[in-house]
Amino acid sequence: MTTTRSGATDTTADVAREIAFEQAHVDRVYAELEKASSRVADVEAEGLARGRTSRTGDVRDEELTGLFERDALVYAAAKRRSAIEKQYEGLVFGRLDLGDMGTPAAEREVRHIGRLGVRDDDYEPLVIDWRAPAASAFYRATPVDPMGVIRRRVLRCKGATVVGAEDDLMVPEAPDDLVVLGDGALIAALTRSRGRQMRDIVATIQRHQDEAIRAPSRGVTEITGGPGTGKTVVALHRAAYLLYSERRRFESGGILVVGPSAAYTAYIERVLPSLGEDSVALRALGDLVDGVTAVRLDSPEVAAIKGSLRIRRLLSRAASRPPVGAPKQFRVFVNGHAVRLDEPVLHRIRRQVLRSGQHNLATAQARESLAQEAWKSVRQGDRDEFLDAFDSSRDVDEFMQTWWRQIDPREVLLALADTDHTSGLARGVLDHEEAAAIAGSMREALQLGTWSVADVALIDDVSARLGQVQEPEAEERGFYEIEEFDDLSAYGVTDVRAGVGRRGPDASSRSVITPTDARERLLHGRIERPSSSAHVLVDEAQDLSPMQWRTLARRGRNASWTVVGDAAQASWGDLDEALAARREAYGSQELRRFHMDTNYRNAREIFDYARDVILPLVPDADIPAAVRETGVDPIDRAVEAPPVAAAEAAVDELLGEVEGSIAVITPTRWADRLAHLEGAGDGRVQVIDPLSTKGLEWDATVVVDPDGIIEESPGGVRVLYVVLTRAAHRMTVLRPSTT
Ligand SMILES: Nc1ncnc2c1ncn2[C@@H]1O[C@H](COP(=O)(O)OP(=O)(O)OP(=O)(O)O)[C@@H](O)[C@H]1O
Repeated sequence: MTTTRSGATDTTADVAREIAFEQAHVDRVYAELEKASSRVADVEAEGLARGRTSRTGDVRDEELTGLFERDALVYAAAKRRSAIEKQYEGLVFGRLDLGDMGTPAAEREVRHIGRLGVRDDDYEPLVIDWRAPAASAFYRATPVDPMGVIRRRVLRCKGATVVGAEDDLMVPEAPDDLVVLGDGALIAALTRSRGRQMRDIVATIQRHQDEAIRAPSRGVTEITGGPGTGKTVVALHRAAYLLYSERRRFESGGILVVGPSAAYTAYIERVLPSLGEDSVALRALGDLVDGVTAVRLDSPEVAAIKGSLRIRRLLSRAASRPPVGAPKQFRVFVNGHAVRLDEPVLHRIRRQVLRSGQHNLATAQARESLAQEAWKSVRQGDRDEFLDAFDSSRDVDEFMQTWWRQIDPREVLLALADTDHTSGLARGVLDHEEAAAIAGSMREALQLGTWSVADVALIDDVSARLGQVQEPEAEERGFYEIEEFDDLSAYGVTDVRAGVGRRGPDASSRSVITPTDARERLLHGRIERPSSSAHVLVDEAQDLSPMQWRTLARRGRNASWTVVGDAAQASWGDLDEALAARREAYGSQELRRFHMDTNYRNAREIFDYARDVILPLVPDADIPAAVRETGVDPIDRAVEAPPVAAAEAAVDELLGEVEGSIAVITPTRWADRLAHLEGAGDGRVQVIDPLSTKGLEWDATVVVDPDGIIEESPGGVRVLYVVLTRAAHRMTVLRPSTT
């Protein structure tokens, strides 16, 4: 950390005077912004007027060019307007006074730092964008290496009003005329209460964090560190930095941010917009494949089979089988000749065709090979005449429609619900119990009408094998289908693509059109070809299975990567296999690593408790230093089972002690009995399962039944460690006596 308080001189009068100075500058900035907003509104109006034409009918070429220009103008203006609106709050948050000890006050350079750059009429900077090189000293200066900074000031604003300031001095002693305020901005920020969503840290980014944020965009940047070390928030600021520094590349190529769960994406979804960036796709692991949404988790045993690369052999066999209902023989009359091809020949043709192409894209080759085999079986009359007749035969058309129809990858998975079929495919790959477990999980999907998160990687794998399902020509599509795909707006659906920030399968806009029948539900929507991104940012990377790494690899073939994780918090069992799959996803790109070693989340007392739980079992866990103390130890209570009254009492106590959010984290066995606590304290209390707490944090937590959490979690004590490191200020642990 980079704070020094020597020379602090903050009397009430000093504070008031300094704040008045800052307010005067902030007022100038907002006045300039008002002017900029009205200029932007004029540009928008002008752009729209340009598009208006007095005639109806055909548009001339030059008018078309005009329309493109108009669109570009209006788009750019609207973007700028929305950036100004979104960043209005706390727009200016920092100030640097530059010079050295001997520089007279009048000659010191003052730079204000903010969420976006603002210049006055003479093009002089009033505020420098935090991502610009001129702002980097704000984050990098330390007393050891002051980078020309005498004083760094963090401003606290409410709307356009300055309400406070905190200073750090970078020189041993402040020049006489320079006032130093407050106790340091970082601790002030960390002490504040937590809401339901993560906040940006743009005003208090620390030097080592800034180094990771501004690392070169190319190659792979891995950020590791223990719980609460700011990995997530640093990675998100890095995304904003990349968009600023190479906007063209990353806005057009896209940045994909992947997190463990829908709860996580909901938690972080405000950070990038608050930094002025909303062109980033946030996806939970269950949302990675367009057209599929999964939130359900398999049992740890089933998830382990589905996540391991062994399953690929089974999938490869399953995907090369004929579609369900395909005929086993081919019998037609062509040009007066009886053609008959039996099952082995049909199999051979299938194998040959699939050797060089994907099923869904190889219909023409399959038909061609069928024709050649048919001719070989006949060899009478004129070959070309035979092949022409074959080509136009309706019987052949009909045969092809069942023998080589388009296959949806999800059908291939659902066929695994048949235990015999799956055992046959799994020979030499999975043992009998494992094959039966996979079959059972597919039957569960068929009962519930929902996919599991682990299924998504399997769907993607089979989809890559089969190729994208080809749509029938438009004129061949049925009326109903056209209506369903083309005009969902009538049903209140505006974004048909699987969306950013979606919460789950029950989103109301979807339930209107989702067929109730479970199988139809599972097959609903179209699986799109994965679109590739210019940058892939993966959080909680330690939890990805090898199959999930492969899914990401398909979306990041030419991407640079930022990958964030902590092995001690892993819920995926085979870390070596996952690591190999991760390396394969990166390819041969240059790899740079950053390590975060300061815990900004947990009060030291809470983190000490968590450390004492993990270290005996995972001695090489990456243990950070917590920077903040509250003087209050966590409460560890033995309680009666079921722990309902104890949990209610703990929640009541905590509601009186913290101002912000509280989580009751419980294993499944108590979840129903504690569900009524959800929303208590005017919505401040949330009841949540252990795995869903990954990446999240609260002011206070009630951890119910730690032994139960270990027992039911795939990662055992590692998942308990995650749970014990979610509270910022207070934690109560309840141990039911009999379970
Ligand atoms: N420089 C900073 N200034 C203010 N707050 C910070 C700073 N760095 C981190 N924090 C805060 O610390 C908390 C933990 O950050 P974050 O969730 O990014 O950590 P993490 O390393 O991803 O944690 P975990 O691995 O446990 O999920 C957040 O509230 C974040 O806003």
